[in-house]
Amino acid sequence: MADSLQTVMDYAVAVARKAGEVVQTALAGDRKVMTKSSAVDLVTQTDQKVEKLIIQSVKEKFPTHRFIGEESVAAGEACELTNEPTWIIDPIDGTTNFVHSFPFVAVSIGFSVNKQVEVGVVYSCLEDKMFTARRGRGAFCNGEPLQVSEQTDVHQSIIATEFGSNRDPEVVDKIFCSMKNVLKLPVHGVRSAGTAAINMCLVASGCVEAYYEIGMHVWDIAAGSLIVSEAGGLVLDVDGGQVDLMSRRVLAANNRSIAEKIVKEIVLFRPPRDDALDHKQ
Ligand SMILES: O=P([O-])([O-])O[C@@H]1[C@H](O)[C@H](O)[C@@H](O)[C@H](O)[C@H]1O
Ligand SMILES: [Mg+2]
Ligand SMILES: [Mg+2]
Repeated sequence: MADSLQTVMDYAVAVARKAGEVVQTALAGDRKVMTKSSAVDLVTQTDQKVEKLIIQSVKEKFPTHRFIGEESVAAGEACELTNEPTWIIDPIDGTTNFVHSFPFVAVSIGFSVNKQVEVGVVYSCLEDKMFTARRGRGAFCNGEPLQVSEQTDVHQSIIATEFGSNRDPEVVDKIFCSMKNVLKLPVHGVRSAGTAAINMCLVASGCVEAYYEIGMHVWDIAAGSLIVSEAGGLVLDVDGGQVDLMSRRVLAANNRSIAEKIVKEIVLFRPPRDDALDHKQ
């Protein structure tokens, strides 16, 4: 598999770039907005078109590989991570940004074998930044090596998190409570890029010390998780334990010292797992 992983990586980069071009072109036109799990969980025809393009291209080259794609799952496909080679795809991470032309939009492609992410590609289309990682071979942005921040003092940190798309009042209260706790540590700032994948790349780039979220999905974080760990960071569950990509909980941090401080401030809850959820709503 070693050499074929490089073939997978090269192909994922080429496909992500092609997908990014479609996203950029679509930004110039009208976007028809539809909703999924809630009134603020948005999807457009471009999300669906880009996902089809990625899956069709990959199938031509790797006919036996499996897929977990955000929009295919929304259309009723199973969201099951097996030991088989699997492409985990978010065609547009930051759909709300895309709809509003808020300039952080990514194509995220992870590739897993034996349930472990081996290749991660996040293409931040509008910044034209191609983030890549292969397990054991480092993380890069446009070919330049990435390294997480060396900061160990949480009070000198910026923490990224997201509001997500669940507007259940109890969930919103928990999300705000965690944010308030983090802000009051105090930290230098709390930020939301509006895309989980780019938040993770910001950790890998050393711009923010940590990113956490409860409620995102496996396709939001599969590629980014490898990019963070290959840049020298840690990817954990929000309780500080081992991350489970299907559990919809993640904490990506530059080091353990920062991670431990953030863990203490997060109000924990468990959304339905990706592999237990009926995504077709
Ligand atoms: O729907 P989408 O734009 O692909 O992905 C969403 C973005 O990553 C957002 O930042 C995060 O807060 C949500 O949890 C994700 O679902
Ligand atoms: Mg996403
Ligand atoms: Mg998406």
